[in-house]
Amino acid sequence: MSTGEVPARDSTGPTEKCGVVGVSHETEGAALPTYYALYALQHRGQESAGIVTHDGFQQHEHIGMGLVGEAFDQGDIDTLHGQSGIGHVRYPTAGSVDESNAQPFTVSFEAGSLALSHNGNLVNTEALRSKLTEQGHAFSSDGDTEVIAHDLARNLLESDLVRAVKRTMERLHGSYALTVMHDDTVMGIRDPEGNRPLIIGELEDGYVIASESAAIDTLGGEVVRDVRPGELVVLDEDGSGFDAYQLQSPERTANCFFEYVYFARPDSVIDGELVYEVRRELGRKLYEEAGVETDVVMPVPDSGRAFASGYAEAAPDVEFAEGLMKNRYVGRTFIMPTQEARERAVRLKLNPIRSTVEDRSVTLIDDSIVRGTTSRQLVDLLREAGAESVHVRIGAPPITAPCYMGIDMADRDELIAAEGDVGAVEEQIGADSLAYISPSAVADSIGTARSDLCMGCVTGEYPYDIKGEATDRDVAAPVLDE
Ligand SMILES: O=P(O)(O)OC[C@H]1O[C@H](OP(=O)(O)OP(=O)(O)O)[C@H](O)[C@@H]1O
Ligand SMILES: NC(=O)CC[C@H](N)C(=O)O
Ligand SMILES: [Mg+2]
Repeated sequence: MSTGEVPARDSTGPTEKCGVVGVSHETEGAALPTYYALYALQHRGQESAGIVTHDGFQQHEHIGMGLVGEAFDQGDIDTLHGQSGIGHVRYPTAGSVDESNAQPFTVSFEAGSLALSHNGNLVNTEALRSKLTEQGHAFSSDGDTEVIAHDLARNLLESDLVRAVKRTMERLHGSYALTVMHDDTVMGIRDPEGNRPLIIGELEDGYVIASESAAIDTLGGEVVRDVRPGELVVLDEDGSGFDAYQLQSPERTANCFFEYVYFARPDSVIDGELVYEVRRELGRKLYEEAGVETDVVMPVPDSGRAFASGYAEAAPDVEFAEGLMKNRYVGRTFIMPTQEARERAVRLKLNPIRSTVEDRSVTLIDDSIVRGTTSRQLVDLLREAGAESVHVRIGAPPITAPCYMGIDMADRDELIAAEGDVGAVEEQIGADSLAYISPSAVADSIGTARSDLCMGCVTGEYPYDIKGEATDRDVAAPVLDE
């Protein structure tokens, strides 16, 4: 793909978030804390899980397909020696859904060994790949992450760590939150737009860098701070501290609003905002903007819960009921790799409690409608369970455009609201009424100016020209000068 084209999409897979982790421990092996941190980030990727550690002499790696609990057993953890480590849970945003793109990626080269975990999506992957191929690099995957790993390895041959990372960051266009391990040095790198979350935590005898603060909580650690947009954070090998380098300083950020709406855990804090409270505020605003007279308000579990509690709090004299039960053994449906899997999972996942809906008007609250997989089936289910009427209220604006920044919602033709016609969506899902929250209410609930959020999937305007050229933002265009 040349930089002139829209990034090729893996048509079978939604592109998704991933979860990244890095640990430097003073006294114990890094493998177990990394494993537990990945467990806390399972909701960010269900396709594969991997850990690479370094014992001061060599790398040790274990990567498997499926959930964290499926990919690892105690024997696997026991082979992962060393007090430095990084980990990854994956949803594919670029490249196939198989072992070849499972992470962390590892590269061995004259300047040592490198392992890299990536959350995000580049928009100039192929331009970078062809440059590196001309320079003699060979790739084992069709994804974007391996290209980042090779570019960094190349720069490490010619520069010290900080300069090598700076050089690579100047060549990357798109979204990336990375944990990287060069020999036994663990670091975190956040793209200059701060598109994906990345946060630092202090452990009893070490430090951790992870996609979300919930992973730090799980390790019993204390949140230190977010990795700043454009920043490199290098953990001390002995786990005693870290150094930070501001390598790029754009004037504005492009924090992904959908992290606050859907992807992140409600108990995570992103750039100082507790996701749970943002969602409750979105629910309150949703009532203010689009409240409807009804007998009972109910969430679509899991991610709709906080929205519904905020909505019900703002709505006078309405009953709040957990009228839909979620099968606890079914994961996230939206981020499954095929539409057939998603449809089946929604049927398996959610079941109405008849007594809460029979002969009653129901308001169903969800965080988002993307393909309509969930809401299409739920409206029918509620009617079959005897609901007199079903009103749907959504805590995100209509998703009308794909995402190229690491959360490709779907190719445009799969997006149920692509034409932006709410009435048409209302008819397709069979609701008595459908309303979404406004983009300005989203920015107000997150507490960030709209110009500092990426809402590309709502507006079709992205922080980068998706051809990989710099837009009016002051982030330097990729330096592909060889
Ligand atoms: O319109 P769609 O294409 O169905 O996508 C939107 C739905 O998918 C997500 O739920 P998911 O089941 O992924 O996860 P959850 O359990 O966190 O709600 C999201 O919370 C919506 O319910
Ligand atoms: N969802 C992500 O952030 C995935 C990272 C990377 N683009 C991949 O496809 O593996
Ligand atoms: Mg959901």
